[in-house]
Amino acid sequence: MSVRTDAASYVADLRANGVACRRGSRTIVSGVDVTIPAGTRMAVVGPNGAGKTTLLRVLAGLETPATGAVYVGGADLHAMRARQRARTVAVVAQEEQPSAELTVAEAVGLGRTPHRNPWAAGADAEREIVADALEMVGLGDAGGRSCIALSGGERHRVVLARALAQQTPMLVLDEPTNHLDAAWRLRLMRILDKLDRTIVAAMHDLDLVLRHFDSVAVIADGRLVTHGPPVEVLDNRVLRDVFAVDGDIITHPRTGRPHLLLTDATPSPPPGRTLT
Ligand SMILES: Nc1ncnc2c1ncn2[C@@H]1O[C@H](COP(=O)(O)OP(=O)(O)OP(=O)(O)O)[C@@H](O)[C@H]1O
Repeated sequence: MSVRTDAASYVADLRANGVACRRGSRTIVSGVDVTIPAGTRMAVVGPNGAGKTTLLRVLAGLETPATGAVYVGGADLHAMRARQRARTVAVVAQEEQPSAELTVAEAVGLGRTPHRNPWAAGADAEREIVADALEMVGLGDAGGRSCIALSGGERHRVVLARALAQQTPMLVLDEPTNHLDAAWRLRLMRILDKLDRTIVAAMHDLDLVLRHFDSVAVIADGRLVTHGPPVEVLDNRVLRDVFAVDGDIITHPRTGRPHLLLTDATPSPPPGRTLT
C-alpha cells in the first residue's frame, strides 16, 4: 500500500473558542473551549443525547455556532468558502450511506470533488488515490461493485474511504466504529493511528478511546466536563458521574497495553455505614 491516501497537504490544529449551539430556543451545546494539536486524535464521549453529534457538526463546519468560533490552522472554519472547507475537513456522519446508484469507486471518487478543477489533468493520480483509499478499508477488489449490493459494514467502509480520499488535514468521524465487526473495529483504530491528520471522533467504546486517542473530551448535558489524556480523564469519578458505571484500567497480560473494564456502578453506602 502506498502512502498517497494520507498525503494531506498540511496538518493543522483545531481551536474551538466558546462554542455554543442552539436548536430553536433550546441550547444544546454551550461554552466549549478546546484545542487539538495538529496531527493528534481527540475522542468526544458522553451519554446518549449529551450533544456529541451537535458539537461535531459545528467542529466540522457543517453548522454555524450560535456563539463562538472554530479555527483550523488559524483560519476561521465558518468563514471559509465551501470548496476551501471541503479541502480542510472531511466528515463521516453517523448513519451516512453511499448513493445506491454509484459503484464503490465512484462513491469514493466523490471525495476528490473539492480538489478537481474543470481543466485539471491527472485522472490517473485521482484513480490511484481512490484505489489506495479502498485498499486501506479492505475493499481493494470492490471498486466496480454497486454500492447497493454491499453489506452495512462495507457501505460504512466506503464512506470512510471517501473521507480518506478527500486528503484533508482534518477528519471528523461520528461514531466511526458503527456497523463494523470486532476485527474491523480494531483495524479501523490502527488505520487512524497511522494517519498524520488531526482527528475528532465521537466514540461510545471507551476502551478503544483509552488506547487509540491522544485526548478525550467528555460531554454531558451539552457542556465540556473535562478534556485530557484518556488514562487521566477516564477515572472512576468521571465514569460514575457522567456514565453511571464503574471502571477499572487493567494491563493486558499479553500485550501490556491498558484496557478499561466497565461494570455496573456499585451503590455508595449511606454516610456512616459500610456495605457487607
Ligand atoms: N434537530 C433537533 N431539534 C431539537 N433537538 C435536537 C435536534 N437534534 C438533536 N436534538 C437534541 O439535542 C440533544 C443532543 O443531541 P445529539 O445528537 O447531539 O446527542 P449525542 O450525544 O450525539 O447522542 P447519541 O449518543 O445518542 O448519538 C438531544 O437531547 C437531542 O434530542
